[in-house]
Amino acid sequence: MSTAVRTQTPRTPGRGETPILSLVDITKKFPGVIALNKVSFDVRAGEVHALLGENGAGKSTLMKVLAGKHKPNGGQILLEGEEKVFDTPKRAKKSGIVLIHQEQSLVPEMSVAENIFLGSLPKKWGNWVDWKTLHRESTEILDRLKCSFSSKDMVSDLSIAKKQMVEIARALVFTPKIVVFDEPTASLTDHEKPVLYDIINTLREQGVGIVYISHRMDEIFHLSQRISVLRDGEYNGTVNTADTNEDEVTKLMIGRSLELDHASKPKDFGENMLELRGLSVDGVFEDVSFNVRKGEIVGMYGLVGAGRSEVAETIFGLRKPCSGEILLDGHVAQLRSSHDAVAEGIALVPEDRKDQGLILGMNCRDNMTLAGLQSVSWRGFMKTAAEKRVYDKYQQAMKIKTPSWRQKVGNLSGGNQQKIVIGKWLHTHPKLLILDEPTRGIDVGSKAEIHALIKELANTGYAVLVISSEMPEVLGVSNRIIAMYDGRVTAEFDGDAVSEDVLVQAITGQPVTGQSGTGSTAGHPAA
Ligand SMILES: Nc1ncnc2c1ncn2[C@@H]1O[C@H](COP(=O)(O)OP(=O)(O)OP(=O)(O)O)[C@@H](O)[C@H]1O
Repeated sequence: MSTAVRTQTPRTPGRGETPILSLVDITKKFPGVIALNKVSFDVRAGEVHALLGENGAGKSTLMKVLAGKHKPNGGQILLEGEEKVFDTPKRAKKSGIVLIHQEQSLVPEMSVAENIFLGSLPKKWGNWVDWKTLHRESTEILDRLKCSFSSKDMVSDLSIAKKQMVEIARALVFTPKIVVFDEPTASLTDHEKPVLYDIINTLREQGVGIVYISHRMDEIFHLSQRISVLRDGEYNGTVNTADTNEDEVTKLMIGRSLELDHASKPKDFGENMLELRGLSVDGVFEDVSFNVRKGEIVGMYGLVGAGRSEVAETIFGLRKPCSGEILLDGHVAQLRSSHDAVAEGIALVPEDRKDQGLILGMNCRDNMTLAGLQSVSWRGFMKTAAEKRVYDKYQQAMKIKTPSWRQKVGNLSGGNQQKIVIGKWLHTHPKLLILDEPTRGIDVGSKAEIHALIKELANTGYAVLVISSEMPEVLGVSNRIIAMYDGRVTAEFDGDAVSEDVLVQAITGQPVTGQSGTGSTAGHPAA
């Protein structure tokens, strides 16, 4: 354990507050990995306790031990001072421990109420669903969360943010004492987050203990009362949020301060690598025009549903445009499939790494070389030494944390999975690199490294298109920013001269005001 600033031991709560939950000396081993080494951690009733650590530090594993999903190799769980053994998730839930994942597991074809009570629908007259009770109890829970939608709405009609509320409502069926949020804002935009924050504060006021896992410092400082840090599977201290700052917490996490270098954005641009002229896909986006030059980073910013990922998928040959043109390196490209796109030198690091980016049951090395098999095979035979060299290169460059290349990618932490996807596409040596939410779920240290990597790639001539819902990320890396709203490009900005307010106007369909030198309107590539 390092010498942390203002740390407290988690077993001595201050001001006489007894913890509602104490995890004591929890140890969890996986083959080749000690994921948790005697970790102790406590939560008080009515507090938001942030749990921080680099990718692979053990946060999710600790919470899975708490929620009965992993059996620990040692240690104790005390709930309201009483020792508990949670050998199944159901038992943990019944005791009031609920884990809310970032991946949603709702049934879209069912109503909100049916989803909330899925698996425990109230029954009457034997096996008949008691619809009246179902809707009454669901409405009570939705009211508790101050939700604006009805228990009768279909889940498929709800926005992502509202779906997340249904996930939370589901948790409340069991009258929780502890709610664990694991990266809850990962799929929410800056606009949708306040709704979640309100819910968390409501739960807190009701005396629920909240464990909040996130890599986003701004929300940790906004929401939490205390912060505990894990480092390499070990407890590394707890601080009162009001008494600390981002720099101190980062040092606790990674052992050093972070120097974010916005100055090293690329400056020298070549010819157009990508040019979209009036590109449309029926009912999805319309008349989208912009360009990305060689050596340039262009950011695409907008709310979820604005059409950004769909534009990227069309450039990558996954959607057929109904009108418009895609020009690559000066020629009109016919992209009928992702195969055509890869052959043209396009790489897409997708938003959904688990479904679109990786084969979870396959090992790290084989995932890494998947998109560039020609360079590591000969007449249909794999050159294993070449494969290993490729893997080693990107594993070292991105500091991917795994016990060996043989580890199944499905067993890596979220952030390390994302690094494998990025490495996989870098290995194809693309001319145009499209990154959709490149640092979602990535810790602050690795995030800075990925931002530096993006700039470095552009500085060596790559054209880079970065889609992101995080304003600091878009502003931090982009030379130019394309704003999208409701399937259209609404404005284009100089990445170093635009203000946050103006960007928000552009992505919410308001007239863009008060910004000198703001970019063009839709349909006119500025550069
Ligand atoms: N089922 C498993 N089998 C083998 N190793 C695992 C398994 N689950 C987790 N690990 C390993 O345990 C370590 C801790 O992983 P964990 O997912 O808890 O990290 P994390 O702090 O939640 O990271 P992230 O911020 O990236 O989500 C990692 O080295 C990971 O590869």
